[in-house]
Amino acid sequence: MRPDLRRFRIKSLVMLVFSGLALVLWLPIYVYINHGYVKQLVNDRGEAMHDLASAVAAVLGDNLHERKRELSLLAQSPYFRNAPLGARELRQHLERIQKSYPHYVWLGVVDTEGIVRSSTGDLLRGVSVRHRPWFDRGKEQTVAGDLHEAMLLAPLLGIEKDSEGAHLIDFAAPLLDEQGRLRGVLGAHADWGWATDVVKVLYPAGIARSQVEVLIVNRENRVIHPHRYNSPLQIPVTFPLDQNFAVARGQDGKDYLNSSAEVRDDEPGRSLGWRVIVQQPCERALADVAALQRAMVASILLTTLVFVGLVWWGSGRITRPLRLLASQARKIEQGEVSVPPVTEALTVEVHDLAEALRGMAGTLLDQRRDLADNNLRLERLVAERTRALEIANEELSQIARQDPLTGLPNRRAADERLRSEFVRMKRSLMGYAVLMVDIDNFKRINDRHGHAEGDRVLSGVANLLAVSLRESDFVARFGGEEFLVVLPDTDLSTATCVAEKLREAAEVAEDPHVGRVTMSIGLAMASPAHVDEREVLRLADACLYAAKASGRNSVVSDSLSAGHVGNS
Ligand SMILES: Nc1nc2c(ncn2[C@@H]2O[C@H](COP(=O)(O)OP(=O)(O)OP(=O)(O)O)[C@@H](O)[C@H]2O)c(=O)[nH]1
Repeated sequence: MRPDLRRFRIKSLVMLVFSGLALVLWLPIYVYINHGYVKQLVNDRGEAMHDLASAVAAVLGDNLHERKRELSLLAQSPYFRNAPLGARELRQHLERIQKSYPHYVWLGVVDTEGIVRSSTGDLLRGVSVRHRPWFDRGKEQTVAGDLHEAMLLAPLLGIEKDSEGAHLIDFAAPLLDEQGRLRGVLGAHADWGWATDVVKVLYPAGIARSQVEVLIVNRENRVIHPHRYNSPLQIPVTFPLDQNFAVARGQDGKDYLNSSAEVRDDEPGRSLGWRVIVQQPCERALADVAALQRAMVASILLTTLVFVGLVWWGSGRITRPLRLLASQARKIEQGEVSVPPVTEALTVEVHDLAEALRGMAGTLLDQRRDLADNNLRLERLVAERTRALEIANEELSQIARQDPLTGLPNRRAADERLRSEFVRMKRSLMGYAVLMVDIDNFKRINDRHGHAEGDRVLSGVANLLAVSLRESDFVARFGGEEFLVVLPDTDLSTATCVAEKLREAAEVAEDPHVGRVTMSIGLAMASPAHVDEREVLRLADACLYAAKASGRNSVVSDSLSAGHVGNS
């Protein structure tokens, strides 16, 4: 399944990839150094410890050999060959030798029966040492004996029990006469401070600081140096065949680096079997290794941190223009028109993208501008067209309300005016007059002079009515040869006067072709008592009828309005 990368920012992805890369690069280097170089360091440290163990073992061996050689030479000197075993000179000689080597605590000559005949400080003189191993072995050859407690000498020498001096090492050599026969045994006891001196010479100071411990163990693997005599070895170690050192866990739970070397005493038949063991806690011995590992981890972390920081900064620089581009696109989307171009640290690809977006935005903005212009033009056009339509409507409305022959308002306009006048009166309570005007015997005119003449007469009457009335009055052709006049805010007497004036005007106006044309007029006054405008109109019509009936060329008023009927 492909991961949905839309949830990640480029910066985070780049960081993830490069962190992974750093890990992949560092891991093998770390493993190589840790398993190769570190192994070498451990090896070097182990070998160095083995060198120390070997050096201590060699010096111990040499020293043993030196003591044995010293004793052997002494035994072969003329004094010891010839002088009586209890002679004073022998004792003095022994004491001189003791002074020459301070670790000799006792030197003595023993006869073949094991009785001490001469000794330093006359100590143990006359005492039998027949059962001591050194006496037995010393009869045969020059020997060095194992470490043992100073059983007999300690109280004589005033040595504290369990102190370093309370443990002695024996040396013995056979005393032979000129014929090579055994006269006795020359014995010597050296205190165990001797071993401490040897170790100190090779590893004087810093033992405590570096926690390196040099031990000497005997054949039974018991520690005989330093001064914890006869204690078992705390860290028993077996060494691999191919190396001189090993790591073993001590009883304290810590790991120790160990090395050992055998002390060679070149004694035929019975070697002492001593070993020098050097031990150091691993945490101390391998401190360099731990430091190297810490340095490696620190440098890996540091370089990774710097690397990741650089990647973070770099990817931020690369993606910033993209974020700016996105924000600009959003601004353009929201309608902003003047968005400054992105110029910041553009790579080729981002530059191309910026150019493409700029081009697209330009096109969009142009289109939007064109659209706005077109809209404006369209709105203007619609307004113009609407205006033209309104004018046309007005014209149409006017045409619809105008009589084409006379140019006066027609029946429809007259009805509207009557309606509005009635409504206005209801509100203002000011009455108005309605005149129904009809040309007398018009049919005869048509019949005698033709329809065209009739039309001309109609136009003439219309004109006469229009010019005779006030501008605030209303005149319309109501149908055929019939006209309607509305006189607003007019009382009955005024209205009657106006009607009479109209009638007279027609009467006196002699037409050159048709002669005299008269009119009959019916007059009704509108009052709030009327139901509607039609009622007023019916009254005016009735009056007109009455005027016709009375002989024409007359004005008849509604009797209810005024009770006046007049004619000329
Ligand atoms: N020339 C012309 N004649 C019209 C027009 N409208 C109506 N007329 C005629 O007017 C005449 C009216 O005749 P009538 O209704 O009998 O009325 P009259 O002859 O005027 O008689 P009285 O009204 O009773 O005086 C008819 O002959 C119609 O044809 C028009 O627009 N032009």
